[in-house]
Amino acid sequence: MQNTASHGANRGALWLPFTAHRQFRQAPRVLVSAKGMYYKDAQGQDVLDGCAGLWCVNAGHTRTPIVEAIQREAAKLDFAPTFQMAHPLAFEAAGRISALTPPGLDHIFFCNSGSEAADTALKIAIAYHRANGQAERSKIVGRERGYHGVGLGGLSVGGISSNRKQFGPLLADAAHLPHTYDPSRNAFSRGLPKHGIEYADALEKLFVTHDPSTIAAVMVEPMSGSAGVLIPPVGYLKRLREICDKHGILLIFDEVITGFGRLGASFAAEKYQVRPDIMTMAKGITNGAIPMGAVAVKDTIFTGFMQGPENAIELPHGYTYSAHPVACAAAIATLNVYRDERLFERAAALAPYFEDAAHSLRDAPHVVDIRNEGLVAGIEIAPGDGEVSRIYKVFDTAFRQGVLLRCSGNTLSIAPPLIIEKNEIDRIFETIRRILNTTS
Ligand SMILES: Cc1ncc(COP(=O)(O)O)c(CNc2cccc(C(=O)O)c2)c1O
Repeated sequence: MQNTASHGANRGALWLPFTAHRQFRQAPRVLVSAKGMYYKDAQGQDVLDGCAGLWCVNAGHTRTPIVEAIQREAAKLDFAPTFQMAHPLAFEAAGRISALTPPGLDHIFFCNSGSEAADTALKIAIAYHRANGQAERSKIVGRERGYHGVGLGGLSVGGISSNRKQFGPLLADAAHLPHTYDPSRNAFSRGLPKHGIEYADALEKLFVTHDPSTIAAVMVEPMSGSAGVLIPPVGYLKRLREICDKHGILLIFDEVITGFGRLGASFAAEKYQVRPDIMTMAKGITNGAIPMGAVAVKDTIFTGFMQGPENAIELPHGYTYSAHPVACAAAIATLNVYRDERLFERAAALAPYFEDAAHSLRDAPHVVDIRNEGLVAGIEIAPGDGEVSRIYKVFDTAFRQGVLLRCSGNTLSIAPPLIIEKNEIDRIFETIRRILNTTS
């Protein structure tokens, strides 16, 4: 018998990502509309968006310039292939994005998600070395607790065991750096932790097993979001850059979360003044309104492919929807909103207030660590021993009380749209404190 509850749909047909379906079906969380900082759920309740949807709605929901740009392009050019051809907005979007990426990362390859961006970056890195006489460079180095999406490439380089265990051997040629989380020395750090540069030096230690001449690239998130807001220690990214330069290894920054103002700058690469060779992005690129990902590559990498017969396809890779016209329209309109409302600068200016609000929870029950950078905070909660995890109870209760958070592992992640007001920041952290006070 089909379940035709509200919405008239057979709810049993939908298979959701990263979801405990039997738990979800007991008390579904359904969002039906959104505007600015708020969702509206199926019960008509306003829900303050404390995590920009999924780290992606940086300009706030259903912003008119973005909605209208999507409507216009969908009515003008609904789809155009970009295999051996293009359309005007593809050029314009690439140009606008390359103007935001670090100098020299001038070539933009479009895809449809952060996972596709990760796999694209990995393939470009390996193929680049092969095209330039170093085919032996096939290994990729990732980091423990790293998240680079769910493609077999990104999953192999990622370091979250619960995401990998069900999927067999994955790519063999991946090694991992240690993660940088060090609560014994860095608990309750504000901004970049002071201790931990030796976690970058660990790359040299990997060379005992993996000769550097066999390594194509190191891929890291400048800040780990999905694994629970792990902030890079002071000097860590710069040290990775130095070691990669010394050994001819490409450095890939996965900026799917850190891009487009999240840390109070265009990208982490700009904020920390460390320039990767390849950079992935997604999420905030279109304010979450249309799926899109992109990979920015250094000019020498792009030109490294431009060899051989003129009529040869230099990189046999790409997606049906690469540089989709409507996604490009959304991206251009989104970058206009970021620029015209100076949202990156706004995030930087608001970060100290946000930091104080996050660290005000230091004395709340069950809080064992607080981490923050830009407009991101991670509140680490002691696990508890009930069948339903404490963190899930906090997440679900907050939703029922009209605040949307993210939880991963034992961390509550807060990463609101960059248009958030101070009173809304206060409401998020006051809600968390109130719930922790009454959660066993
Ligand atoms: C650094 C990074 N790289 C790649 C991806 C994959 O992007 P797609 O999902 O678009 O394929 C991500 C995605 N990050 C992500 C996605 C969904 C949920 C959460 C969470 O923290 O709960 C995080 C990410 O954070």
